Amino acid sequence: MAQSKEERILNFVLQNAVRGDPQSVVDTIDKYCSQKEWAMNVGAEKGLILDKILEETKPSVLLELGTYCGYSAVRIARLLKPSARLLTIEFNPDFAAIARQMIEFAGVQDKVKILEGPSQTIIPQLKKKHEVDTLDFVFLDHWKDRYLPDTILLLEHGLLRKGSVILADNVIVPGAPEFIKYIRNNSRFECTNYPSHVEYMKVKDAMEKAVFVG
Ligand SMILES: Nc1ncnc2c1ncn2[C@@H]1O[C@H](/C=C/CNC(=O)c2cc([N+](=O)[O-])cc(O)c2O)[C@@H](O)[C@H]1O
Ligand SMILES: [Mg+2]
Repeated sequence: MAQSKEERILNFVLQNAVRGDPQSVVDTIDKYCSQKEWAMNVGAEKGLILDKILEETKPSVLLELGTYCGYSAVRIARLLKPSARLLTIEFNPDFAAIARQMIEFAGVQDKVKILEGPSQTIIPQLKKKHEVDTLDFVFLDHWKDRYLPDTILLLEHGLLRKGSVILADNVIVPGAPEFIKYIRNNSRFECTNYPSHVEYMKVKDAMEKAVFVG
């Protein structure tokens, strides 16, 4: 059966990165996707913004929406303290299988748990089924028209606390206009925009950080 792009990315990592070294996995995916086949990983330039915000926040309980191949899960997990945990939600079973292998090869499987299914189903289960109290950090990188409804779900289910950080990728390309309009006009969030570029391209993009003030 013809290989998918995501399988080709995984195989390139398995053959070229260093097992147990998350930085080498991140660098190898970036090398493949900038030289061979573009893919929607957050990438190195926006990745450095993500890294900086993680180092400032020092989160213990994190949620990612849209695992895809696991690039940002590995990138995030490599910076987490040993007791910290990342839950990442992915509803495409093929992508979840790729990401699981990517995360295990990188050696961060003890910090990352992939929850397979739609975010709209899993978010309401986080407290009872996944023993979450509140989230310190949320990374939004799934379908862009889900950013706003899922943020509202997080609020409705009491998953944010004073100081919780939401970081959204792609607020210019592909864009998440309803999310941006809502979050910037909601006095319960303090927003900061981080101009950047679409991964592996010269096209302008940006990330938006929204801190919940409670
Ligand atoms: N409700 C849901 N629950 C669980 N998983 C879900 C979900 N909705 C989508 N997903 C998953 O999240 C990923 C989608 C990402 C969309 N990003 C994008 O479309 C995207 C596009 C560009 N671009 O076109 O330049 C650049 C980027 O950085 C991008 O993130 C896929 O792995 C998809 O299966
Ligand atoms: Mg993205």
